[in-house]
Amino acid sequence: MRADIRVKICGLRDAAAVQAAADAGAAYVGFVFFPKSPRHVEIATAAALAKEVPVGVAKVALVVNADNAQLDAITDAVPLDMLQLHGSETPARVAEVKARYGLPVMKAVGIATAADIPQIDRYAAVVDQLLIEAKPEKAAVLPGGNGVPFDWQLISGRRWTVPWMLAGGLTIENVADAIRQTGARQVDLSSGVESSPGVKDAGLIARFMAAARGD
Ligand SMILES: O=C(O)c1ccccc1N[C@@H]1O[C@H](COP(=O)(O)O)[C@@H](O)[C@H]1O
Repeated sequence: MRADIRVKICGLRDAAAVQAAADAGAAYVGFVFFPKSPRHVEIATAAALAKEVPVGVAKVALVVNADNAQLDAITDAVPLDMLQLHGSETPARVAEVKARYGLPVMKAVGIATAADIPQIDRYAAVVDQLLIEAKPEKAAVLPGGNGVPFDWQLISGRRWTVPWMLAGGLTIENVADAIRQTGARQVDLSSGVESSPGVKDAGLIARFMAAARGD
């Protein structure tokens, strides 16, 4: 049993999906602000959805290389608990965003080979949380949410100075193995609980939570 595992369900676009994630026991829900993604939500939609999120479930805004104007618009309208930076933001930009908005910041770091591992330490110095996820292919349209895992052995036994989440291609079938190999205490996923791109499935969310906890 892994009853204390914390799960983030990302890319929620409607009230039913928010309810399903909360009912299943998600610790975080994510709203994607990236128009190229099938999970993109308009700011007004996210603002309405955020009001449906029960107290105790953290609301996370995912952005990709957002400028201050986009972040101002999001943070003015949507009650948030965390910002997730999922582009090529530098450590300096991460620190700037953290200072400007006064919200905890989680930075996604893409991993494909051992050469990518030192990047994690660079960001650990400036973030509140790390999101360690699969590095997208060069031709990928999305910098995340591609449903592709990385070689978990690359981070097996490693620890960082801040809390971290594992992401990238997690599914009902592989999450227990991913947790066992990496020692992750938090996991994040998007496509693994969808019936089609951008459409969350309540049954898959519940089954994923059970698989993550080892019920
Ligand atoms: O979900 C998206 O559409 C998305 C778009 C742009 C950047 C990141 C995105 N999602 C994040 O990627 C990870 C992994 O997703 P998946 O489980 O492999 O589909 C996910 O946890 C989101 O935080």
